[in-house]
Amino acid sequence: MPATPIVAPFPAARLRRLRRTPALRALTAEHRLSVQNLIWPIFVTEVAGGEGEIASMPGVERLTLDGAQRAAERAARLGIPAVCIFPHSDPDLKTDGCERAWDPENIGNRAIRAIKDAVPDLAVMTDIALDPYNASGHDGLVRDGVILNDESVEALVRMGLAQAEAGADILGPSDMMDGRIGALRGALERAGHGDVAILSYAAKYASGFYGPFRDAVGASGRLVGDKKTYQIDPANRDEALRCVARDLAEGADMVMVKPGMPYLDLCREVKDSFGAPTYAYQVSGEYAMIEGAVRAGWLKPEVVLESLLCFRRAGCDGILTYYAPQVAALLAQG
Ligand SMILES: NCC(=O)CCC(=O)O
Repeated sequence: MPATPIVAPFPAARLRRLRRTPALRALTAEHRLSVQNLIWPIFVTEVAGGEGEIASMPGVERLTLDGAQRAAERAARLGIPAVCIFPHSDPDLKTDGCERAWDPENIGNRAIRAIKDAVPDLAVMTDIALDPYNASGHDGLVRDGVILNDESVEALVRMGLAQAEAGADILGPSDMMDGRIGALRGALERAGHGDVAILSYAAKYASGFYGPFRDAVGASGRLVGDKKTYQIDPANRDEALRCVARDLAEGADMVMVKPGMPYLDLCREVKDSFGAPTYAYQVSGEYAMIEGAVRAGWLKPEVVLESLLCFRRAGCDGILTYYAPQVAALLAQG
């Protein structure tokens, strides 16, 4: 768009002319949402009886390994290019040392292998953070109430290597420790996983919108304190851009802004500033707000598509959204 758009004086310019019919509107639509823009986050449980609907995310289920395979097949049928796996791990096996985070047999790694066996061409993304396996519910290792950056990075790298070994295509470090992207990139190269991509949760805010997610992975009652010493203050913009610049410089292939809808200003800035593949996460609280209002009859279901199109307008190449399968089915109907 030129710095000063040229608009002829009225009536030569009537901007409504191009809004008159569906055909004219289709011809002049500036952005489109496609199934190829979607990444579907799924929850996989190893807890007996842990499967089923998540109360604060109506319509979203925790899946068994078999269920995850069926979800992957559904994603492939619908043309969704990637799923992102979130583990719901056995609470009795969570420890302060988080050793299960890099166990090849943890539920996350078993899910990667199960999905890759069922649908080899579907891209599998993972999440790298210690919280699913951490007794304290934090994303990093904790000693005396302090999150240990450098020790956490070592643990996170081990976790990421185990995921790459299990067959993940895209690793998503969401922990927000300093130095993790460079450490992970180097370790992947040395281990012969130079082709595994990193989608860095680069601009991850300390947000209240993650609440339902913590129910979904069984972390709600567990978290001691908050995550404000590692996630970004919602008041900050420059800091988020520095995080993105830093992660790209350390070798991130793709970057993410999270949450999504309240942070669309950052999506636009990240895309314009760095020109890198840019994603946003429409997180659990955003899903719960929209779905709750739709189910109550206060909003029409069309707002789902609108919300996702807005990410495209804000510069995102793709969106992680719990709505991925429903939206993919709607888009296929045309
Ligand atoms: N690493 C994943 C999250 O922290 C939360 C996502 C959500 O709230 O949907």
